[in-house]
Amino acid sequence: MLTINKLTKKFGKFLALDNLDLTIREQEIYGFVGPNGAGKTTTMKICAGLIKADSGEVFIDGIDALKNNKELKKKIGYMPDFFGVYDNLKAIEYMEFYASIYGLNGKEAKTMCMELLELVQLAEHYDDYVDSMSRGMKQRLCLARCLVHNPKLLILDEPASGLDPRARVVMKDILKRLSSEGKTILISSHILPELAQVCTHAGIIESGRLVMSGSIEEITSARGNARPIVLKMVDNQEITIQVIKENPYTRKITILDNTVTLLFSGNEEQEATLLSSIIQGGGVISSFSREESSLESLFLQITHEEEK
Ligand SMILES: Nc1ncnc2c1ncn2[C@@H]1O[C@H](COP(=O)(O)OP(=O)(O)OP(=O)(O)O)[C@@H](O)[C@H]1O
Repeated sequence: MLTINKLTKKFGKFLALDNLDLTIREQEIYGFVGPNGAGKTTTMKICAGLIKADSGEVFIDGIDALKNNKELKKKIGYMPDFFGVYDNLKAIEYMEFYASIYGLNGKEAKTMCMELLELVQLAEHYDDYVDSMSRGMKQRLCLARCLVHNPKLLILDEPASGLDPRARVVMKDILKRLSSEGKTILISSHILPELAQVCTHAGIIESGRLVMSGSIEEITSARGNARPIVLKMVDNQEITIQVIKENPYTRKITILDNTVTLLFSGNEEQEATLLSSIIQGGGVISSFSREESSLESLFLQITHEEEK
């Protein structure tokens, strides 16, 4: 459904996309994962025909997307990371406005708009003003608007960002339904565990290159030993971090509040030695365990995020 070959894009001297290759087949929900500035939005904007590539090819449902902007627009629905909605409109008016842009008017258009509102779980809010809606509802309305011309490929830039957990679950259910109804979905996010739950496939992008791609199972099993140790610090955090950093088997350490995620190449015995040296050093921790293999642990291992 989507094939990207050797896509390259520079902003001035900065190489944002570096010969990026990517393939997504029909009905896949493909998670596009990468650290800030990796090139996700740039890739999506090129695929949506919003910015030009320097070189490379993009084929969408058989169309040469970089050469047929008009045809491309029929094939895709694009939801940007920052979206605008017209506050002084009601939900149904907003939908009908977008339908009219695609030449759809009258009773038929209204029925279709109501069906889309139903799909994004906003049917009972059809008469609500957009500015009275929550962020999650506005985001779903924006998704519904991307569907008015019945595109085959949805390109969604960070659709879960800024949503509370409940709103994310609703969004996830909607994406699964869209996929089961035949849509192919490319979705970017930083929220890795969420992506793993909803996506059938994923690709990890770093510095404008795809460093890994495949089904979620393939990706997580490809690096079985990528399981990090997760430990929670209660007191003397600096000592704990110092001991971990000095251990020869420490590969990478990420710290978020009082939780340390640690890529550790040692075996169980070396793990036990690390634990006892933390405690002997005076570090106070409340848990220390190997995480299940996950997309997130893999991401930590293969991207080069700054150590915190
Ligand atoms: N119009 C622009 N002019 C100059 N540099 C740009 C422009 N757009 C993007 N960049 C740079 O290109 C790189 C890739 O940006 P991009 O927005 O594609 O990354 P991203 O993976 O979507 O990141 P994020 O998750 O933070 O949105 C970044 O370093 C960014 O600063």
